[in-house]
Amino acid sequence: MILSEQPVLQVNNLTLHAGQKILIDDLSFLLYAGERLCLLGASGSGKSLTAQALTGTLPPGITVSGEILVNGIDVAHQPALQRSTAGRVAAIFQDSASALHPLFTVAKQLKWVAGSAQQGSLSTLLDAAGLHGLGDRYPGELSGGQRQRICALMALLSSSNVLVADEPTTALDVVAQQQVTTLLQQGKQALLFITHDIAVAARLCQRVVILEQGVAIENGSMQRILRSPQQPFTRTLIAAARQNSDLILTARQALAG
Ligand SMILES: Nc1ncnc2c1ncn2[C@@H]1O[C@H](COP(=O)(O)OP(=O)(O)OP(=O)(O)O)[C@@H](O)[C@H]1O
Repeated sequence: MILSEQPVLQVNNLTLHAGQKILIDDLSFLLYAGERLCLLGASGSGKSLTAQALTGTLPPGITVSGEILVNGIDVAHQPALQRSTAGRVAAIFQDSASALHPLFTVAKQLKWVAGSAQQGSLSTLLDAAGLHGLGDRYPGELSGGQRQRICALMALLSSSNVLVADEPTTALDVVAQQQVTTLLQQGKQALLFITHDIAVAARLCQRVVILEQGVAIENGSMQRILRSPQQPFTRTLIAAARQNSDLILTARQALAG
């Protein structure tokens, strides 16, 4: 993998408070063009708050300190709508239904984000994403997995060079999960993939930051973390994922036998 010298996303000492309570504590990481980085943590560790800070969608009442540099522009205190084009971050969330307008067709919504450059080839794009013939459908006429792939496609078509995906596969069955991660793998943007699922992360990401109760406790290449995790929490995550895949293997063997 060849990485550019300047990170497209640089998070420096990001701290989020609600009143006196520290929710994210001094979080720092870099994301380079061409890279897929995972932010991995258990429920309540602060993954969604981090995604909201990066995308400029934090709820009221959260105080921010530190820097979030997107293409060198500090957007830590800029809500999404106040950001310049270079400071924008594309996003895909777990709840895709709310991201799509219910009264417009898929093709129309894809055209909004794709701009004129892509308009001729929308049906090709839909075909490549395994969504053949769905352009004329309304969001309510799609399955959850199809909606999530449309959202992934929209995020990948946006002009931003940074994409934050917050638990985009959590609500999906394994086939739909695979379809969404395959799409994300094909994207040109640098990807911050946020999940609690180390098995999905290991398939998609080259590097990982482990978040525990708002603190980054460990980071490094995915291979290194899987091979020799340093922190007890990371070891627990990996052991649980291994146990899961052992269970699947045992079930398969039982079925085959
Ligand atoms: N608006 C808020 N005000 C105060 N505390 C909040 C707010 N939003 C989230 N929190 C708290 O911050 C912590 C982190 O929440 P967050 O939603 O980021 O966790 P998460 O890792 O995304 O969890 P999950 O995987 O369950 O979605 C939790 O303890 C949560 O209760």
